Amino acid sequence: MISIEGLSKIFTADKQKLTAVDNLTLDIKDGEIFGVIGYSGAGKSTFVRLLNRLEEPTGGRVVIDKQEITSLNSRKLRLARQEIGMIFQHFNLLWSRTVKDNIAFPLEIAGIAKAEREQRVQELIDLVGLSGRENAYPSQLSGGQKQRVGIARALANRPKVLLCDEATSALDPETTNAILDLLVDINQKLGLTIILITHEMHVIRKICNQVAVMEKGKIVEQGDVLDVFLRPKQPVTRKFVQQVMGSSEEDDDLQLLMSTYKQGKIVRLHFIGETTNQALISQLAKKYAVDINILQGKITQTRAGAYGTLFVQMDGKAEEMNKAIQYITDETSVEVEVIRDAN
Ligand SMILES: Nc1ncnc2c1ncn2[C@@H]1O[C@H](COP(=O)(O)OP(=O)(O)OP(=O)(O)O)[C@@H](O)[C@H]1O
Repeated sequence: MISIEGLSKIFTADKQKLTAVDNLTLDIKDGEIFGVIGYSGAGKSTFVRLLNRLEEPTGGRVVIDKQEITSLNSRKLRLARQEIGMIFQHFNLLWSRTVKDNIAFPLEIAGIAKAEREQRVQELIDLVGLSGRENAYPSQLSGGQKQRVGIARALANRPKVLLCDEATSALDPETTNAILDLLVDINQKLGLTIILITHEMHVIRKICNQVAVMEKGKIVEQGDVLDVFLRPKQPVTRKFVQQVMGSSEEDDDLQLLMSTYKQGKIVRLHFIGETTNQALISQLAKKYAVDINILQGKITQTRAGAYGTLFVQMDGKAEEMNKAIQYITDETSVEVEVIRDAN
């Protein structure tokens, strides 16, 4: 759906040149929710604004749905932008217009007749969950409601792509989750491709299929969200994974676990994309004559399933414990490692 080749942006300020986006090449598939994460100044906002030429590239090519955005003249670019919706951190609503008139605005610009416009606005209001607030002004809305207006307005002309520039950064955690759920809902209902930039790894974890990590204008790491959680290669990526998983002080912890729990086996269970065996521990205890004591762990949910580690103490007859471990190996995708066996 989106193909980016050698995209660059160099700003010149006070005779100094600053490369905000540095020769970036990337492909994004149709229907994907693609996350771009990076710290402040990494070049994320500039990157996303280059895609619809809110910022003019210094070099490179952007092709969206077979149309080369970077070579369009201004009239054709205006038309192409109708196919590329965008939402912003600070919503960018028109304060003198009601909810419904904000949503109608891009339809007016596209020259849609009044009756059709009104029908479309109502559909969008229902889609984003704003029924009953049609005639409110932005100043009368909560942050979450304002972003719902932003989303409805961005979807008005039925775009194929939605760009989200830190769309939840101004919202509290609960509202953030509600807006992220809405984005997933829209992605599924409309098959829309979403590119989302953020500095928060939990946003990536919750809704993205793919993630790219940006640092100093470059993409330093990219892949399936679960793979990046599992094998973060760059220091910056490890820091982002730690935002969700906590820092790993595992070596110290292991010594403490082993000296505290002296009986049976201590087993590390590594969940990677597990979706079907959430009740693993209770299943093991029912099937085999083993006692399982949960010692420590952290498991988080990504869109591709659960990810994380759980340490358990397993006790019972050696034969039963071995059968239980064999079961995990053969029947589930959980990786199992016996890190201490007292028997
Ligand atoms: N219009 C501009 N003129 C000059 N420099 C700019 C301009 N816009 C951005 N920059 C610089 O480009 C670099 C990347 O900025 P950008 O806003 O894209 O980063 P970001 O990753 O989105 O960070 P943030 O989340 O803080 O906005 C920064 O060093 C910034 O100061």
